[in-house]
Amino acid sequence: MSHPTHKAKTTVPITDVLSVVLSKLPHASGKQWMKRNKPQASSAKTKREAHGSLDSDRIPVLSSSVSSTTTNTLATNNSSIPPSHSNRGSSNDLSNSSSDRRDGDFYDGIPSGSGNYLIVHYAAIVCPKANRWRVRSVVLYNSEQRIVELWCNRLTSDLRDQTRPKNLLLFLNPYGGKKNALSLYERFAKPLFRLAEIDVNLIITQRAQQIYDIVTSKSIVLENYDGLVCCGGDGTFAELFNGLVTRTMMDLGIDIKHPPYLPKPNIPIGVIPAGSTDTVAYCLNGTTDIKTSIIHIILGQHSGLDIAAVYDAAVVKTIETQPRPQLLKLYASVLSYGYLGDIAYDSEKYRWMGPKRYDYSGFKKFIGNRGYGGEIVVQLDRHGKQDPNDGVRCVDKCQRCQRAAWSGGNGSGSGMAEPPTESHVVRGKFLMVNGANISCACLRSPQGFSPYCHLGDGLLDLVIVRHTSLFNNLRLLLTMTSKTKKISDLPFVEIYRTREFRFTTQGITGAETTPVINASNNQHSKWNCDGEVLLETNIIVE
Ligand SMILES: Nc1ncnc2c1ncn2[C@@H]1O[C@H](COP(=O)(O)OP(=O)(O)OP(=O)(O)O)[C@@H](O)[C@H]1O
Repeated sequence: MSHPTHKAKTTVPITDVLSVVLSKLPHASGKQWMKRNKPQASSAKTKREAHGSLDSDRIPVLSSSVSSTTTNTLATNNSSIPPSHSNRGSSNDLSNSSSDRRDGDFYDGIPSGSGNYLIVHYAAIVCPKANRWRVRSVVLYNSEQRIVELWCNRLTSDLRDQTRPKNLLLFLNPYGGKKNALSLYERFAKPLFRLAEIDVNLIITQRAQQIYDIVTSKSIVLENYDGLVCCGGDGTFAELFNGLVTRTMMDLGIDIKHPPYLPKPNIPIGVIPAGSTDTVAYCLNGTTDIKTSIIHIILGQHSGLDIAAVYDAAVVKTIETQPRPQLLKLYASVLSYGYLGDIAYDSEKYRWMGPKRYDYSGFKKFIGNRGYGGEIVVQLDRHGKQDPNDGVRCVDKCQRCQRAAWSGGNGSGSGMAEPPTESHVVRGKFLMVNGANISCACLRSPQGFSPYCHLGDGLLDLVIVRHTSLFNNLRLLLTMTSKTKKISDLPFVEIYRTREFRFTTQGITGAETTPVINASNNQHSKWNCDGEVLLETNIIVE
């Protein structure tokens, strides 16, 4: 590729190209653009809010990149569904949008549609250590307009061959995190979706559980979309996949209360982080950087993600006619009893504090924790092949997860049939019990609960922290926030890799019920399920 002003060689794989635009002027070159849009002091706050991503690479969106296609509308007559907004519109919408101009994300002064310049917008990893991606531009020039048009047609056709979303249904939670999801969306997601010519139907939620209700409403035609995306935190993402898996069960005629198995949805889902912790986004992308997530979504990059199912263990003993226990909830990151359950329950009262509520409740519950008794029955590989401390991290194109996906996600990670298991019983008093479906790394805890836990191998890591002394609890907290130390190194922490475990506050051995805690200790905690409180205590997780 040759540059009009200085000679440079840039190699861009077509898989990383976001859009190509013909132009009469070479204005999309990164440096010129940076000069044009020097960060304003007034916008510094918004930038900090955007997960620390500086905006030196603002994307100019040329008016030609806004096509005149009509927007998809929700095929629904459900009055509970709020009005959707579209990111598309006429070029007038674009040039007249004062807020867009104020943010500096659009530049509408470039004549385009023809010309001697071809502007190629592409995604590039700018900080491999932090896994941060940005949009860059390169400008190609030829004195013959016909040649430039040929380039444009060729690249446009190659882009069409890429498997990328064209229509997205996007749910935005304005309530989670710092309550700034809408401004983050307007500032970062909308211009990028426009640039990539993706139609977005945006639904801003008005209440909790609304995403679940919309997605499970038969009147919405999910086939109209290439993907479902949410802009929010882990709770918002949980609503989305709980709704989608339930909807898939409904479409297949599966009993959603007692499903014999969990079907895999056909439509991919994505998350744009705008919550308080954003663990799922961090584990998927290695960062909570909002632009990186949007770029991955635009480029149609996929990875498998295990979903764990929580069943009511109390019902299984009483209803013998039921083939399966009752399904309570699905989760993607962690189910946690004890300390983190207490925090989830307590911190809801202080949501007005924003993410700081976790520090406040965390301190209160740390001081007050007396441990919780219980019995855990965990199913382990009979041959002891699943080692949660094997040192194998889940990276991009992880082989372990890919093998599990090819073998139908049987969890063995080997493409073989499900290995035989045996029950292992753990009893005692615990500071917390965690079923980690992913490493649960986040900005606060760079190693997470279990750094070698995989996103899509069909297994979860059961992390058990025994109740010991206040000093040991402090050691745990320090280790959790360390960049290098793992909590599995602590002597009062046990980790088991499994497909299934059962937790009861009272041990169940066959038909007998054996109390494992004495009367003075019989207080219960709550389960924290992807950040939301689950009221049932005795559960089975698969
Ligand atoms: N409009 C709304 N009003 C009130 N609650 C809402 C609304 N939309 C969604 N919710 C609920 O808000 C809850 C919290 O949202 P979310 O999990 O995204 O943010 P968070 O808890 O701040 O972030 P994280 O889970 O990453 O820590 C979710 O359980 C969701 O059901």
